[in-house]
Amino acid sequence: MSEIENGHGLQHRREAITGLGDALRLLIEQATATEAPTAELLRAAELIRQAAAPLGERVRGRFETAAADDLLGGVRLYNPVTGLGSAFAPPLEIHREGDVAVGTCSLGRAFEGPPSFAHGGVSAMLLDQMLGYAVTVSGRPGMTVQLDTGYRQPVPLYTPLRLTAQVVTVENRVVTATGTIATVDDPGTILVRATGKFVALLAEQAQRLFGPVTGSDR
Ligand SMILES: CCCCCCCC(=O)SCCNC(=O)CCNC(=O)[C@H](O)C(C)(C)COP(=O)(O)OP(=O)(O)OC[C@H]1O[C@@H](n2cnc3c(N)ncnc32)[C@H](O)[C@@H]1OP(=O)(O)O
Repeated sequence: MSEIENGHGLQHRREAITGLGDALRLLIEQATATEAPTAELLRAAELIRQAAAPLGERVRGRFETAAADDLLGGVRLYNPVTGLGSAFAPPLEIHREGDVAVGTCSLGRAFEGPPSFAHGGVSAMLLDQMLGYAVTVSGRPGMTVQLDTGYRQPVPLYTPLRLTAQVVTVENRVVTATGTIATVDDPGTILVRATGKFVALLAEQAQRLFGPVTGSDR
């Protein structure tokens, strides 16, 4: 039996993945914000290479999902926006409040675009995830085919953010959703707005794109 073929092992591995994700996010924040002496940078690079080596001894291929993930159950530990195991994710936490998806996160130095504010592409990424979540929980999951973002005011770093998203229209296979980014302290002042269109895949499209991942092509 593999390490995680029982419920306890799976839970333990997910906690370990989250712990590693926390450590990596701390590393990225410190490494981006640091003004430590150059010798410290060189020493850290060597230590990090040493830590990374054993992780690379067993890795999954492009079409293999992580053993600790549950694709159909929506568990994606390495999602680059919400994944607790992702070094890259803020991570964004999303929950439902009635028909509205509400997200919270705070962005560190690694997400900087204009000095002291978030990169515009990061805001678009957060909103794509928010809209995708709202579309999925509405019962009509699909892929983003269009995402329009309007930047009203810059998004501050190191500030608790409040994001929202909801489905506004459904036309055949196309679901349209809108979303916003504001701060937790001033939720009425919208910093960024987005409108996205999501298309539900036909069986043939799903098979073509994801057959190698789900194993339905075997
Ligand atoms: C909780 C999970 C959150 C996840 C959030 C993250 C979501 C993502 O980021 S997904 C990744 C980014 N998106 C992609 O990579 C998608 C790339 N696009 C594609 O692969 C294809 O466009 C695909 C398969 C989705 C649809 O195939 P395509 O041949 O374009 O469309 P088709 O099936 O002919 O048309 C379906 C409908 O969509 C419409 N449509 C297609 N593209 C667009 C578009 N850009 N704008 C508006 N409508 C469009 C068509 O007009 C048609 O409408 P109708 O049914 O009313 O006639």
